Amino acid sequence: MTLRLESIELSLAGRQILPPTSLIVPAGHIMGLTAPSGAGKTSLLSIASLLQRPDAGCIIIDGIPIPAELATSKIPVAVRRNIGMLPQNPRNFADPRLTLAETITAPLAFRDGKSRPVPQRYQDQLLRLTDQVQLSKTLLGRFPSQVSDGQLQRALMARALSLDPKLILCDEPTSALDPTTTNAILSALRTKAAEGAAVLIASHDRNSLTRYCDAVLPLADLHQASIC
Ligand SMILES: Nc1ncnc2c1ncn2[C@@H]1O[C@H](COP(=O)(O)OP(=O)(O)OP(=O)(O)O)[C@@H](O)[C@H]1O
Repeated sequence: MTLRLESIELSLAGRQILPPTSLIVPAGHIMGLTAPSGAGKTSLLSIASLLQRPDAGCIIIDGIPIPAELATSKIPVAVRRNIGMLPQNPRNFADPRLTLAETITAPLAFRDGKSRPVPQRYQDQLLRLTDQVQLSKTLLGRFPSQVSDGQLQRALMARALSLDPKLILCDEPTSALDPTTTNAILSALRTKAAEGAAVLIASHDRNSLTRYCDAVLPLADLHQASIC
């Protein structure tokens, strides 16, 4: 699944955040995105994950164009389900009322038409996902307030991978992790790319990006870049 952003633009509160910006992440590749703090990495990932609408430009996912003006309700569910997003601030994103097991398996339950998470139905997937992100199974019954930032970050990574997405977007995925766990997470993403996913990682950790990514792209180089 290839991701293309074509001349996307974004302003917030009257200030231009992203001038026309273009990017391609081919299927089977893992790309790193770097920029100084406040330059717009999170904004770009939010747009690529269809959580935020750009002011202009086009997002093309697996050949399906999603122009800026397209109503959210018109975006095919199949496209949304193929996107896995790890947000920058796990504490803001995680539902404090759900255990880690419920958090990780919630997308599976909703896909299957359940109105609330039922982790007991997804034991095999839960074990596979926790292995992928090196999260101890003893933590699965705990709530977000009862685990560390790094443990919660890994639980949300497992959630992002739960539907086996073909486009994976990660915002600072290793910011709360030690070097060993960082390597495990980035290796898992590398494996996903090898299986055909397009992976985009925004991070300040340029060394890790250089080690694990096919290319590391400074955000400033993507402004005005033409990929057509
Ligand atoms: N809701 C908002 N209203 C106005 N400005 C905003 C809003 N959200 C973000 N911004 C501004 O948009 C710019 C880009 O923010 P963004 O979070 O995308 O940057 P970033 O590169 O991810 O930063 P960091 O590396 O610090 O996480 C920042 O200057 C920020 O102050």
